[in-house]
Amino acid sequence: MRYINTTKFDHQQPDKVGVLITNLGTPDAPTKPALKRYLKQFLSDPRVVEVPRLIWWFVLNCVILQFRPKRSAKAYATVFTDQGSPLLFHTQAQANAIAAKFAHAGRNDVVVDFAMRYGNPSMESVLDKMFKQGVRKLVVLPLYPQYSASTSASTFDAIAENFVKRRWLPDFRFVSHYADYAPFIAAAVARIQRHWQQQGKADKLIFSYHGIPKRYLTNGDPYHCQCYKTSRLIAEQLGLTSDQYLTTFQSRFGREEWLKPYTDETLKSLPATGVKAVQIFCPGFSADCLETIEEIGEENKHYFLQAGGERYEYISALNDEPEHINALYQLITDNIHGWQYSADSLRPDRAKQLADSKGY
Ligand SMILES: C=CC1=C(C)c2cc3[nH]c(cc4nc(cc5[nH]c(cc1n2)c(C)c5CCC(=O)O)C(CCC(=O)O)=C4C)c(C)c3C=C
Ligand SMILES: [Fe+2]
Ligand SMILES: [Fe+2]
Repeated sequence: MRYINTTKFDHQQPDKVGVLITNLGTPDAPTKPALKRYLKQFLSDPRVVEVPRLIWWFVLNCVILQFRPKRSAKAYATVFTDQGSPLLFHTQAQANAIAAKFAHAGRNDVVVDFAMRYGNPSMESVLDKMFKQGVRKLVVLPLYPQYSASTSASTFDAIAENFVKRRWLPDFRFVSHYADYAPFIAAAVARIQRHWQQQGKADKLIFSYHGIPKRYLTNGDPYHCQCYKTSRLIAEQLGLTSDQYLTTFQSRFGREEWLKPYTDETLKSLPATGVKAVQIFCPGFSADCLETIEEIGEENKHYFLQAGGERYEYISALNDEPEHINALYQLITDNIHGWQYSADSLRPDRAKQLADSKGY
C-alpha cells in the first residue's frame, strides 16, 4: 500500500492540536556501536554535509566511521548520567513542562511531544503516535533559535518525508527560527543575570554558538547573522557595551574553514590581551549536551587556564528553566493562534453524545 497508517476514519475521535518539539538527537548509549549508528544517520544527511554524495560516501564510510565513533563514545561517556544523554532528558523535561502549561490553561485538546531528528525517539515514531491520538493540526518547533539549513531545514525535510507517506495531512505550521523573539531573549538575559547575582561579573561575556562551514554562509545560510543578532539583543538588554562581549563559534568538524572567530582559538588568545576572567553562555543550544558540557565546560576551560586565564565560568543552557519554558510556551501559543477548540470539544456532553451516536 502506498500510504502508512490508513486506518478507517474514526468518528468518535476528537480532533487534537499537536505540538512537536524537536532537537538534533543523540546516541542511545556512549558506546562505539551506538555512536556508529547515530553518526551514520546524522552525517549522511545532505543538509548537514554539503559535499557531492559519491565522494562523501567514501569519506564517511571508509574514514570517519572507522575512527570517530570510538573517540566520540569516550567524550559522550563523560556526559551521560543515570538518566541517559543530557540532550535527551532535558528535551523530555522541556516537553513535560510545556505540556503542563497547556494542561494548566485547560487546553485538553493539545498533545505535546518531542522527537529527535537523528536517533530516538524518532520523528517517524512520534508523528505516528500523535496522528493516532487524533492530531489534525500540527506545529513543529525545532529547538534551534537560529535558522540553519543544516538543522532547521533538515528537520523540515524529515517532516516532509513523513507526510509524503500519509494520506491525511494535518494543518501545519513550522517555526523556522526564534533568534530575536523577545521572550527568548528575556529568558537568556534572566539566566545570565542570575549567574551574575551568584558569581559576579567577569572581564568578558562570550556567546559561543555551534559553527557551520563558512561556505554555507557565503552560499546564503542566514545562521551567522542570526547568531550575531541574538548576541546583540541579549547584550543590549544586559547593558553591555560592544567591548564587553564577544560572539564565537565552536565544534568545528573536518578540515575546511568554519565560521570565525573560533571559540577555542579565542579562549587561547584572550589571556595575553589582559582578559583573565570570562563567562561563557551558548545561546544556540536550548539544552545542555555534549557540545556545552564537555566542549565548553571542560575542554575550552582547560585551554583558557593553560593560556594564563584565571577565572572561567560556563553558564548552563536554558534547559527547563521557567523563563525558557514561558518563552517556548508563548512561541507555541503565538503559532497556534486561531487553532481554537473545535465546537465539539467545547461541549461537556460531547463524550456521551459521541458514544451514543455515529459521531457526525
Ligand atoms: C558537518 C558537520 C556538522 C554540522 C554542519 C553541524 C551543525 C550543527 N550542529 C548543531 C547542534 C549540535 N551538534 C551536536 C553534535 C555534533 N555535531 C556534529 C557535526 C556537525 N554539526 C557532530 C559530528 C556531532 C556529534 C558529536 C561528535 O562526534 O563530536 C550536538 C550535541 C548532541 C548530543 O548528543 O549531545 C548538538 C546539539 C547545530 C545547532 C548546528 C548548526 C547550526
Ligand atoms: Fe553539530
Ligand atoms: Fe553575518
